[in-house]
Order: sequence, then C-alpha cells, then structure tokens
Amino acid sequence: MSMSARGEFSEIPVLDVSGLYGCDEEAVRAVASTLRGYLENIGFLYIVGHQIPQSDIEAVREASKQFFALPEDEKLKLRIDKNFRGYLPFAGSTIVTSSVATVSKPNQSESIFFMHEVEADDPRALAEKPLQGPNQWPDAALLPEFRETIERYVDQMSTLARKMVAAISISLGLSPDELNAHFEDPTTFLRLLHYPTQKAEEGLFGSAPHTDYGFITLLAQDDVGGLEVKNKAGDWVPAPPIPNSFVMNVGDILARWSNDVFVSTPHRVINRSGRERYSQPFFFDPSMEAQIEALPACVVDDAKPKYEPVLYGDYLMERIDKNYHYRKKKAAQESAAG
Ligand SMILES: O=C(O)CCC(=O)C(=O)O
Ligand SMILES: [Fe+2]
Repeated sequence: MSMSARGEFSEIPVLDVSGLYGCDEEAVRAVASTLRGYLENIGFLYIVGHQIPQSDIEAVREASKQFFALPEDEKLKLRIDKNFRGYLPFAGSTIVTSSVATVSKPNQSESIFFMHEVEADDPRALAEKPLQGPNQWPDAALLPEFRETIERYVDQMSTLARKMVAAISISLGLSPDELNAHFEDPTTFLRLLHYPTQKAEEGLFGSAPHTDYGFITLLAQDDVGGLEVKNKAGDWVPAPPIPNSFVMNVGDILARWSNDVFVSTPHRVINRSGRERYSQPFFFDPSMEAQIEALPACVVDDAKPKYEPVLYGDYLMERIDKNYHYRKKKAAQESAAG
C-alpha cells in the first residue's frame, strides 16, 4: 500500500495479528512494529487473525437487529441512564465538541450502550461513582439469549483488546504488561448501532465526523459499508467491510498518553447504501482511576510533554457531558452547583 508520511493514506491497511497468539517473540515484535507504523501514520487499521469466532460476532449482530426491531416503547424502557448504560433513541446525540466540523443535524442512528457490569450493590454503585452501575437489559421473555450473547462477546473483546494493549506496549519498547497495569478495572463500552437508510443531504450523517474519546476502538461492521476516515489532504477514505476483521482505531486518550506519537483520526458514517446498517464498536479504555501522563517512551529527551497529566475518569466525564443531550441539563446544574 502507499503510505509515506503521517496522514498520507489512500486506504486502510490490514494487519494479521495471529503472531501475537504464539510464543515466537520475533513474530510478536514484527506485528507490534507494523502496528506502531499504522497507529502513528493513520490511526486506523483492520485486524485479521484474531481468535474470535465469526459466529459469535454474527450472534451479536443478530441480537442487535432483534433489539432494534422491538417496539419503540419497549426500547425506551431502557433509555440511557446517568451511568451511560442503555438506549439512545434515533437523533439523540449531536457532537458539539467536534473539532472536525460544524455539526448541527442529529446523527441518523439509534444505539444501545453496555458498559462493564457493576452490580447495584457494588460499593462503587452505592457510592454513586461516575459511570458505575448495572447495565440495562431487554426483557428476557422477549429476547431470551440476548444478555448471554452480549456478555460472551464483551469477554472475548476484552481479551482481544488486552492483546492489542500489550502489542502497543511492546511497540513502544515497554514490557508487554506496562500499559495493561492501567486497565485493572477497564472502562468498556459495547455500542450496538443501527443506521436506517438515510437521504443524501448536506450535513446529514449516520455518524458525524468525530474522533473517539478512549484508548482503542475495535469495530465489527456488517456488509453494508459507509465508514470513512479522513486523511491529511481532507479526503474521506472508505473503510469498507472486510470479512472476519475488526476495524481498530486510536482514541483521543491514547493519542494524549502517547504525547501525540499516535494519531486519533476523524471518521464518520454516511449510509448511502439504501440498506439498513448495523455496527458494533467496542471501546476499551483505562480504569477510571488511571493517571494518564505522557509515556516517557514518547517524549524526546528532556522536552516538556504536550499535555498535563489527567485522571481518565475526569477526562471521560468531561467529554461525555459535552456530547450528549440527555446529560446536558444535569451537567449544567452540576457546574452551577459547583
Ligand atoms: O458505525 C461505525 O462504523 C462507526 C461508529 C463510530 O465511529 C462510533 O460509534 O464511534
Ligand atoms: Fe467513532
């Protein structure tokens, strides 16, 4: 593929990560080294050779289709809550912190978020720590296998994500476990997305141009297409469906942590297909308590790091409060009170 410098790309590269699963250290280093180049220059790649069965990915897609096919009042019983778990109806989010575009029309999608599970009687939930509470599940009488399917997938995706975290560590010359230490209680989001067919209209997006907040995103998409990634020239490069792959991308906190060695690249979705589209991004992020401070491996000599250290939890709450309508009133009250 043609890739010469940062941001100059005309397609999204494919990386076979099967080498990460063996014990050949040379093979592990080779994967990590190629990965580093992609994360530095593009911020996006496909990964293949992961160990997640296609049938488990498809089971989640089926579960997602069944959920979105429920009557609206049934879905609204799970309306997204203060812990960011649940259903975000069609046109529920407009990205206002986007530095990439002036965005005014709501996204043409509906979605449901499942985060890491926190039981109602968990001390974190009882103390009302931000984003710590139970997930909201559809009625098991309506969708009997839904919860099991989702929970199995979240386990599998977390294992894959940890592999990728280790590979990123290695790519930076760190020990494989160095970054994983910040993911002791990882903040995870599985988002199931449904994009109805949309009309071609200026400024109308399934998902408006944005960067992801977190560390890495691992996305499974159906065969419809519509995801696009922005290159340095400002062209939108398609990331079409590739069987058995995940699209992996760098989120803002990884870019910040790496002192901008890695790049968090704007992307968007326009569903021009005339078909409905389903996708399932999995966001794997640090513990809320993790201190995110420029990795020494990413700072040249005695240069001053570009960003102040930040607690992941503080950073995340600020981003979430800015972007979602349903939280805005609450956030305004909180800042008025504080
Ligand atoms: O649906 C997709 O392909 C992308 C979704 C996305 O970018 C997001 O949810 O952050
Ligand atoms: Fe995204």
